[in-house]
Amino acid sequence: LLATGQDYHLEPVSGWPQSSLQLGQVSGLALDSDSNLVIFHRGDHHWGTNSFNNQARYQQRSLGPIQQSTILVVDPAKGNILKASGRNMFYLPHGITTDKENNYWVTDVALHQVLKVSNDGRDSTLLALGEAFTPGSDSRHFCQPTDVAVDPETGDIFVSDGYCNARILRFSAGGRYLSEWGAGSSDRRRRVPFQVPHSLVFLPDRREVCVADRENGRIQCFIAETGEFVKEIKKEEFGGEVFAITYSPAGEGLIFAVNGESPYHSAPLRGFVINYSTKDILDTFKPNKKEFKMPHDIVETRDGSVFVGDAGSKSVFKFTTEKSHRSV
Ligand SMILES: O=C(N[C@@H](O)C(=O)O)c1ccccc1
Repeated sequence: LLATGQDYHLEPVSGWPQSSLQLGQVSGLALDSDSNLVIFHRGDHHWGTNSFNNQARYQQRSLGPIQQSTILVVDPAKGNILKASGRNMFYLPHGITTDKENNYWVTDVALHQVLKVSNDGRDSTLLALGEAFTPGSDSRHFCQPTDVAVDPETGDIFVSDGYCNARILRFSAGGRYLSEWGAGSSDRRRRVPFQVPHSLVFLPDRREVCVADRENGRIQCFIAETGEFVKEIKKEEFGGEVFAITYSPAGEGLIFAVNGESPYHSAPLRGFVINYSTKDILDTFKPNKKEFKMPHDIVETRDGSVFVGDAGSKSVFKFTTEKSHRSV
């Protein structure tokens, strides 16, 4: 019998980018419709222990918005900057994604907002959800929202909200509130709420939304239409924290994830390639010269390259695949 278990092997690419991108804390990565890499970073702003008071209100408004270009479009092959925008708009960038028209959808944890921004370099805010600098948990306020995912068919957007909320919200492309849901569980009695829904991804072939439930060290997936719980992926190898995920429909579906430092488990920081259907870990990866410090977002390009943005080392790491087919 020829069972080809598709082995995955990601190798770090040294010498990428070819020249320094002068990045601040890298919080988000996305791909645009030309499969260029989009980097969302914090310039000279930092999220530190005194950035917020205990009502989750941002304490450094006096700094003004970041003056550097916070949104960089970069050539995935060499890493040179193709476009730079997002100046004087953001305070603490977090998540970023693009829609079919190549608009940027971003979250800013200091603004507690989700913003749709034009990609024409004019940085027009096409839509703003949430009230600037005002945390809350109704349908018009977020609390440190972390990420956005877009359903390419309907244009619906999904928001992971957030550090100080524990929910996913669904809006129409025009920003009308549609629904929200919390963590799921296969055992209804023991529903453990999300603890920092930190990253989310839309699965176009399955029409599901998967969430990195960071402090619970698990990934949960839901039917996008209804919020109905589908499955959970939780691995000892994560070591207690999952920071970010992305998805490829290739094969039976692949989830790419990065883990985080957990005070309770000492697990090495690395990336994971997981078979969505079987939940098997197919591969793990990490840089070879520098170490991950706080891997914060992850994307995969059409040619199979994987990029990891690191908020701790203020850098982006590139990995490439050598797919090998093993016959048994
Ligand atoms: O998680 C944190 N930050 C990262 O996720 C990030 O920088 O987005 C953080 C939490 C509390 C205080 C300071 C930083």
